[in-house]
Amino acid sequence: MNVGIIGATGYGGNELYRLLTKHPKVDKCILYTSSEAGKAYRESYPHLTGISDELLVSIDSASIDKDVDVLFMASPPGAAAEILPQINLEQVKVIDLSGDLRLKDSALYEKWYKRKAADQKIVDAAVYGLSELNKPSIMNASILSNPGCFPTASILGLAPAVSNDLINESSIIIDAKTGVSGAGRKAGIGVHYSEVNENLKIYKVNGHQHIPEIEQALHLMNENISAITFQTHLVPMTRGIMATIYADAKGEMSSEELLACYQAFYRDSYFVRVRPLGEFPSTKEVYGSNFCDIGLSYDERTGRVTIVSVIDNLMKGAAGQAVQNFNMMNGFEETMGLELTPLYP
Ligand SMILES: NC(=O)C1=CN([C@@H]2O[C@H](COP(=O)(O)OP(=O)(O)OC[C@H]3O[C@@H](n4cnc5c(N)ncnc54)[C@H](OP(=O)(O)O)[C@@H]3O)[C@@H](O)[C@H]2O)C=CC1
Ligand SMILES: CC(=O)N[C@@H](CCC(=O)OP(=O)(O)O)C(=O)O
Repeated sequence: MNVGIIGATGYGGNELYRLLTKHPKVDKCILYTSSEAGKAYRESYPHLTGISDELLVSIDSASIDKDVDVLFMASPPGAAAEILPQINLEQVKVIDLSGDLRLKDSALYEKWYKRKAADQKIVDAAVYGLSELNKPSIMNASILSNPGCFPTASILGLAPAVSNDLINESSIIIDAKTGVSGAGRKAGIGVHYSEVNENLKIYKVNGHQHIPEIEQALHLMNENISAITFQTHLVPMTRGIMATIYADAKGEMSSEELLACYQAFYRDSYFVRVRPLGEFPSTKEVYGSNFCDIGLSYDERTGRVTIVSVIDNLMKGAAGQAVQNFNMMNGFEETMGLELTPLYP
């Protein structure tokens, strides 16, 4: 199978390259660029010396239609909206890692992303690819919208409690932290080493573009959910997301019952590891892997639950989940090419 990567020179694209060039079902990776055609990919990433001999090629819909079976788009918001109408979507399957196809309501996209939404027909056709929650639709998808990094950690952390009606819908608070690679390779001011090192910073307060995506997914599980509180913080580390989630329990509960609910919900999900009571995951424990690890506690004193969900933003939060979805869309083992032990320490 031949795959194409748009945005291969970015962090998400480079992580796709790492996974897809070792994937047993991938014969060829074609690396597309909007700005550096003809350049050796290795020049962008010297760690690929002796590994990569590919040249970057310009984005050309005729060559994509002819040469590519599955197109991964690791490009900024707006690119999928512009490029996809030129592709023969009957022939080429697409996995978009940007936010362009995630929100079904285009007015919401335009409000939160502050740009024009993609063609509604393409948005409607796109399947939201939270792998563990949407398996049957993903298996039949030909256009897949890969979830955002924060939504992946947050929704996986909340899904069992929300779908089993264990928490008060209006009490949900998601306090999230991310490593700097989440901002992409071309990010400049704001993620400069001297501003991030030895610093902890809240950003996009009450205005993060992932808020409507999380609300859309949770609302489908429980229609009483309409608005959540979600805040993001930048942490001086390269990879990793931790979403610490607080909510009021509905009625009687114990930590043991909460744990049993999560264990049952994720019983068949290889990539979600629910930790024993008293153990909370840290971001390093999933570094470089496709795992989402979850720790739980119910506080009898306050009547609140605390849920901690961690992922590697470039893996389960982007390229890893995209490959998991690629596997499901093509009838391969879900874990193929993703059985990576976290890099530790
Ligand atoms: N970093 C992360 O943790 C996550 C990122 N995402 C999403 O994935 C996408 C990629 O993110 P990331 O890799 O971090 O970003 P980067 O900034 O690292 O890379 C984006 C790449 O997109 C290419 N690009 C720029 N403009 C265009 C265009 N108009 N058309 C096509 N390609 C273009 C560039 O390559 P070139 O100039 O060679 O074309 C660039 O290298 C984004 O939409 C991001 O929001 C989602 C989840 C997590
Ligand atoms: C550290 C940092 O800046 N992270 C980015 C991650 C968002 C992202 O990846 O964008 P989409 O999922 O919307 O495409 C942010 O918080 O906006």
